[in-house]
Amino acid sequence: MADRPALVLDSVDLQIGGARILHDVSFEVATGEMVGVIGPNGAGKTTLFNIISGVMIPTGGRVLLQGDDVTSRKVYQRARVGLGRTFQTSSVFAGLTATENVRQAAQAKLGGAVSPWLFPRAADEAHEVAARCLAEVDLAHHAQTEAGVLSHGDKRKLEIAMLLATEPRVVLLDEPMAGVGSGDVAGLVEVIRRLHESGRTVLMVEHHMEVLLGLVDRVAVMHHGELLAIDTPKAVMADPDVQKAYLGETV
Ligand SMILES: Nc1ncnc2c1ncn2[C@@H]1O[C@H](COP(=O)(O)OP(=O)(O)OP(=O)(O)O)[C@@H](O)[C@H]1O
Repeated sequence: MADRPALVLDSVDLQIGGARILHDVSFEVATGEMVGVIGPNGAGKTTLFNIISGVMIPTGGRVLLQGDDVTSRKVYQRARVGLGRTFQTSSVFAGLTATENVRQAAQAKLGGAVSPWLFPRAADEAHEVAARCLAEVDLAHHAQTEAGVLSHGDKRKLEIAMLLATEPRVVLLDEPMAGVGSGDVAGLVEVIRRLHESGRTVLMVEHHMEVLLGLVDRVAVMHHGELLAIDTPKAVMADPDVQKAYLGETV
């Protein structure tokens, strides 16, 4: 169904011990939409990503992906429904080339380790996927470069290429600009913009406000574990509650 939301959070709660980490968080992300998640440190953004991706199970409420209730499903089960995620900290294998990194991800999608001797066609396919995904993030020229020597910006692009190899339809980007030098920002923004323009649904936590506000359709503002607002960048920036709770503290 074309009008089914890609992602639904329905009254999501998380309590750990006596602490209320998330409280009654509800919002929907439409198919093909790009939504940014902002909020001060400790607001609950990473926890929200952990709940959407299956790293944590909420103590209340539901998570729907492409219409399926995945609330208590495991990470790999959500990947099968089309969810992919990058992490705040780099997840590339430094000693492998860019191609080998993406091949690992592609092979995982194709069904585990692929021996080029036993399954030459699957190995070829993983290689083709790697080449296509590296091209999509403008890293074709670094195909044979060891990931460890890439700039932070290129490592982020490589992580996105690894994600693309798993063919996600809903993509979670956790602070993609973290640690990226100013010279690499524009290129990475372009890659993220293309992710969106290609029709994928994107949810992105990002502290770099200028980047985030220039990319997303809507912004969700988290504060003390609650959803304070979700609206267009312009409306959110003009919201007095948001300014008081978040922007006034940090900008
Ligand atoms: N496993 C846990 N046990 C106890 N408290 C936790 C746990 N995970 C997160 N918290 C707490 O939940 C709150 C939200 O944390 P979270 O990391 O989601 O915030 P955030 O908005 O992502 O912050 P930042 O911008 O600093 O990454 C914090 O107060 C944190 O200390």
